[in-house]
Amino acid sequence: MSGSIASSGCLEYCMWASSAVVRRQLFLIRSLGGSCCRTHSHRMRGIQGANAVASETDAESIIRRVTPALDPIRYKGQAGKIAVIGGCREYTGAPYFAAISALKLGADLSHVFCTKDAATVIKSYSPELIVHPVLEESYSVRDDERDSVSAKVLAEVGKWMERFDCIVVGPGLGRDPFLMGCVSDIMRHARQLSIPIVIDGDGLFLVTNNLDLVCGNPLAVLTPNINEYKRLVEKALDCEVNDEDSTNQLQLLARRIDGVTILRKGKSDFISDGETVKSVSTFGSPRRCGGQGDILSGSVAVFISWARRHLLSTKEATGKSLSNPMVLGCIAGSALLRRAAALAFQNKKRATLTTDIIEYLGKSLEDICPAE
Ligand SMILES: NC(=O)C1=CN([C@@H]2O[C@H](COP(=O)(O)OP(=O)(O)OC[C@H]3O[C@@H](n4cnc5c(N)ncnc54)[C@H](O)[C@@H]3O)[C@@H](O)[C@H]2O)[C@@H](O)CC1
Ligand SMILES: Nc1ncnc2c1ncn2[C@@H]1O[C@H](COP(=O)(O)OP(=O)(O)OP(=O)(O)O)[C@@H](O)[C@H]1O
Ligand SMILES: [Mg+2]
Repeated sequence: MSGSIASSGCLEYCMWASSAVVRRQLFLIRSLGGSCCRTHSHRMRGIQGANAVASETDAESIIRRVTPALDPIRYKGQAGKIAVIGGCREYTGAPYFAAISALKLGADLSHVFCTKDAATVIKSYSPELIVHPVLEESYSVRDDERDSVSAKVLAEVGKWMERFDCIVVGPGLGRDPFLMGCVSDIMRHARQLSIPIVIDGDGLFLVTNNLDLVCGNPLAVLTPNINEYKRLVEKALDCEVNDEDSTNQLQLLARRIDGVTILRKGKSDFISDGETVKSVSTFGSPRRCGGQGDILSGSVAVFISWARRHLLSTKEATGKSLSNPMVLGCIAGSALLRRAAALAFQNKKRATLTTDIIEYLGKSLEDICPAE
């Protein structure tokens, strides 16, 4: 399946740069070329439309637009319930960073679903997080109990799922094959329930090898870093990253994965849902300490929840990119992280760490959108 996605993706990319006659011939060849998860209309757009220019957006006005007022009539949960699926023996920082960032931004509840080894450690970082030690890695599961254990894992996570406004899959998840299987089931379940899903870190490793998990899901956001983006392009478009033509390639990648939103992290962050490409280039921090992507994934999850609620209440959703809550969430999350990173760096310089940046999330939001 993903093989056919990849080969037709590469064809599309070549077509963009070639003459009309060649474009037509390649289109005919590709039309005969078997299945992928895209519809005909998407294919047509893919051929004709890959001529994108990234536009810088007024991220602060988006943040102001979607951030809910602190209204006394609201009750717990209305400002967002987020879950992070991640945390294993090796990584306990990443899920913590993502989950605590969601709370520091203003979400009401933040859950972490992780392995047993990781749970006590993550709980000890913060009593604010609700930590579920439900994931299992291969080493702790006998061959004859794999099916029953994976059904149990899905049931444990599934009973909470409907409560969440957005889930983040991948920070510190690890790449254990049994765990990856369970997380695939969790992702399918979230999709059935139409719950938005932000995929980062090892979640991207999983998705890159199983594009069908997200293909055609407009509620999925992928947040690749430089390595993760390279693997995604190689797999889905069957070619190398082209930095000369990065905007078109990103748009094509989003179309190839059929409706997902991609936030490509780097010196500037670029965001595409296949319709348009937006950029966030405000200066952040020159420190590249690990964990900043985890802050981003937790922040994007909160802003997606807020943007969906805002668009629903104002009936602004029109399908255009700046009314796509996934795109709005990415722009807002990226801009806010960068602002917090800049403030932390002003203060801590070379000693700036991820925990310092998290401490500035609240001030960064307050500067843009005061609580009172
Ligand atoms: N404090 C923490 O607990 C942190 C944990 N993190 C977690 O660390 C995990 C890895 O994230 P990274 O951003 O380092 O991932 P990357 O894919 O950027 O890099 C991981 C390492 O694997 C190597 N690698 C590249 N391609 C590979 C492949 N195909 N197979 C295996 N290894 C490959 C890279 O060279 C690099 O050394 C994720 O779960 C992430 O969430 C990070 O978020 C940083 C902070
Ligand atoms: N060269 C850069 N200059 C400025 N900001 C950057 C640069 N690279 C990344 N960033 C910012 O840092 C954030 C995290 O990106 P990064 O590439 O470090 O993610 P990551 O590798 O997934 O992080 P993590 O260590 O959490 O896994 C991005 O949102 C981006 O805004
Ligand atoms: Mg990362």
